[in-house]
Amino acid sequence: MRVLVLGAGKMVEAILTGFKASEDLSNWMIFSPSGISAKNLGAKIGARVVADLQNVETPDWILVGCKPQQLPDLKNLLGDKFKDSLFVSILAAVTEEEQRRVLNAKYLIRVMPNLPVEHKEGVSLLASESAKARLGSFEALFTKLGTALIVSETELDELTLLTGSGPAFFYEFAKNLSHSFESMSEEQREKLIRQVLLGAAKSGKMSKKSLSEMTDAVTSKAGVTIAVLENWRSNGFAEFVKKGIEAGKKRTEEIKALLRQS
Ligand SMILES: NC(=O)C1=CN([C@@H]2O[C@H](COP(=O)(O)OP(=O)(O)OC[C@H]3O[C@@H](n4cnc5c(N)ncnc54)[C@H](OP(=O)(O)O)[C@@H]3O)[C@@H](O)[C@H]2O)C=CC1
Ligand SMILES: O=C(O)[C@@H]1CCC=N1
Repeated sequence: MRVLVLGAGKMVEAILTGFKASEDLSNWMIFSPSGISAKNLGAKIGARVVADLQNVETPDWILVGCKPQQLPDLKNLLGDKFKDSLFVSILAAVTEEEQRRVLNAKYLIRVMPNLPVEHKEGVSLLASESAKARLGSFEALFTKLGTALIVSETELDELTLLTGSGPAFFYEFAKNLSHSFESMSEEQREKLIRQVLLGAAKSGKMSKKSLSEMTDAVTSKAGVTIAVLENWRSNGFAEFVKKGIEAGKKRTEEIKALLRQS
């Protein structure tokens, strides 16, 4: 399989590292404008690095891994060279229609992965209208990196903040939790909370209980845990979380509008 990878940032690195164990990446070609990130990633996962897109032979499909704001620059680099190819784009916030318009691409699948794909514990949401017939094979490919699910584009767009951004919210919460204590060093507490995060994640995956039931199982009547939870709940924790998500949704709309003007 010949795949052209455009961009070699954090998310692309996680995907390619995840694929390394199961796929032959020797025919994958990586491009980045600086050339530096592509060179480093190519060396790490054993893929070829390309410096000039115009000399690249037509690939089976193209992975688009730049940021939404970088899409117009990417179009300038591509020209019309790959207009009949299948693009598989991990960009957040930009619709399939808009990406096809900017890239002048016939076929495009949107995939919303998350960073744990690196360890095959990711969640990848997939959506496409222009390449519906090929969605199944890409769902199977991304299933090798964890859970993969075909959804509507509206669902992919809204749930980006749940599954794509989700890991950051748990890290941020864990950091603040750890910072609320004084015993041991900050480093030692961070080590402990990482294990708590892993244990909670594992029980979350294995248990048949709902998340509320799992929370209840930790709390003893009139005990210490419920004292913390009641404080957070009465101080509007649920509303606080929702408000943050609303800010993310607003930013999604801003990015969409920015690209429409390009
Ligand atoms: N980070 C995450 O957890 C997730 C990110 N995403 C999506 O992944 C995409 C990349 O995000 P992330 O990896 O965090 O970002 P990074 O900033 O780490 O990576 C961006 C990459 O794009 C490259 N790039 C810049 N301009 C162009 C261009 N014109 N053509 C081709 N490549 C270009 C950069 O190259 P150079 O190194 O040379 O500067 C860099 O390698 C975004 O669209 C984001 O929405 C989706 C899900 C989760
Ligand atoms: O923050 C972002 O825009 C991307 C999308 C999901 C995770 N990171």
